[in-house]
This record gives sequence, structure tokens and C-alpha cells, in this order.
Amino acid sequence: SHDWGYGDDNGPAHWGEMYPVANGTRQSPIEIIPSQAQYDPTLKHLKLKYEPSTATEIINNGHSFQVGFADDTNKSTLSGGPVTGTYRLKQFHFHWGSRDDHGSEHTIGGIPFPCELHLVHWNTKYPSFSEASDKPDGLAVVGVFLKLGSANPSLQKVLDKLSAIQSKGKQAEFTNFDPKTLLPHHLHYWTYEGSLTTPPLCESVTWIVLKDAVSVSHAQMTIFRSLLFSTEEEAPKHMQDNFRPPQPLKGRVVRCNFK
Ligand SMILES: COc1cccc(N2C=Cc3cc(S(N)(=O)=O)sc3S2(=O)=O)c1
Ligand SMILES: [Zn+2]
Repeated sequence: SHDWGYGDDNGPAHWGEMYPVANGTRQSPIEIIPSQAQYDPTLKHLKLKYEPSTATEIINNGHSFQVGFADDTNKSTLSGGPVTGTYRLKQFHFHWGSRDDHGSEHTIGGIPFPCELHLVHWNTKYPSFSEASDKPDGLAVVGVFLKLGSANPSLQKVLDKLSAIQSKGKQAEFTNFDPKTLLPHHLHYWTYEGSLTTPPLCESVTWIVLKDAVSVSHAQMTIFRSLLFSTEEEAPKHMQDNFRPPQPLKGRVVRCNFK
């Protein structure tokens, strides 16, 4: 089948041909305009509880790389914040640019960051991740911006593994890692109802985008770009610019838990 990607003939502008929901009413990412966000005093603080031993493997899936987590228990969960109930951590992954002046999916006041981290959680009211993945309240994704600055030692633990998964389809063991070490100190956030930012683009995501960014160095950004979209057999294509541009808000309101 005509595989989706980020190229000229299979990139975001073409996704609607295979996935009509691409033109739906709650698509992601969006441009976040801080002055237009509504402070909601009823929003709870975000409760993230991650157990490092639940990290299992790191995979190059040909679109990004992701660190997967064992989700058969409530050892690594998200609760509170804008959601009701308990959501289990399934995986985290990133989106980044070919240069340091762009690469994130969400933007703030039209400004992009070089990289954006997504921590994907699913609602335990459903029996499994795949059951949850297409329900309106099925997923909660925490988005974290990475801004250029000093090298991030916690991120480096993940980047050190990328040489083992350079090509599409490669995976390696990856455990004893606490994703909390990738988060900023304060968990102030914007939240809105959206979608997966890649096919199948399901409108099943409660987005929780953190206001504070964490650091990444230029040298670390070049390690992201050393990954390949291509398999070992194909002509090498550097994995970069794997982001979808902001989508129409279509009347949605973005709320925040900070003034
Ligand atoms: C059966 O549904 C499934 C099964 C396996 C994987 C996925 N996914 C696909 C895309 C996708 C995009 C995400 S993002 N960038 O918005 O955080 S998260 C995510 S996923 O849920 O892991 C869906
Ligand atoms: Zn993502």
C-alpha cells in the first residue's frame, strides 16, 4: 500500500487521500496562542507516576523512534490534569527538523522548537491500547518542547542507543529509564481535544502540552538526524522534518492551568 511519510508525494498534504479524518474537526497539532488560551481554575495538577523498569525496547519505526513500555500494570500512569481516570504509558517518541530553527509539531505564537517529545498514554477504562486508540477519550499525550541550549544528560541516555537502530525496522533492548527525567520541573500545561499527528490521525487524543521546555544541544540534534527513514536495503534517507504542520482550530478552545 502507498505508505505515508513526510516526503513530497506521501507527506502531510497527501494524508487526507488515505485518511479522510485528516480534514476532521479536531486535528493536531495546532498553533498555541498563549493570549487566547483560557485559564481554567478547575483543572487539576498533572500526576505522572513512571516506573523505570517498565521501559522495554527502543524501535526505529520508519517515521520516528520510540521507547516502548510494558503496559500490563498501572506501574507507569498519568492521572489528574484534564483527564478523568487513569491512563497507562505506552511509548514516547519525538518529532524534529532538518535544522535547529524548526521541527516541533505544536508551535507557540507561531514559533516552532527544534524538537518535540510525545509521551503516549491510553485510558484504562478500555481493555487495551488498540481498543482505546480510536475512542474520543482514549488517549492522552503529553507534549514537551525541546529548546536549544546545554546538552541534556537524560536525553543523551536515549540518544546513545540510536546507533543500534539506525535503519527502519531495527529495535534494541532499552530498560531502566525514567521518562520523568525528560520533563521540566514545573508541569504547567495547555490542554485541548485533538488527534494523533500521524496516520491513522484518530481524533482520540486529549493533548497536554507543557509550557516549559527542556534543553537539547545542537550536537544532540545532529544525533536525531543520523537516524534513517529507510531500511538497511534501501538508499539511505536521513530521518528529519518528521513533523505535521499546525491544523485548523475549528472552534476549539485551548485551556491552561496557569495564569
Ligand atoms: C491501533 O492504533 C494504533 C496502533 C499502533 C500505533 C498507533 N499509533 C499511531 C500513530 C501515533 C501518533 C501519535 S502522536 N504523534 O500524536 O503522539 S501517538 C500514535 S500511536 O497511538 O502510537 C495506533
Ligand atoms: Zn508524536
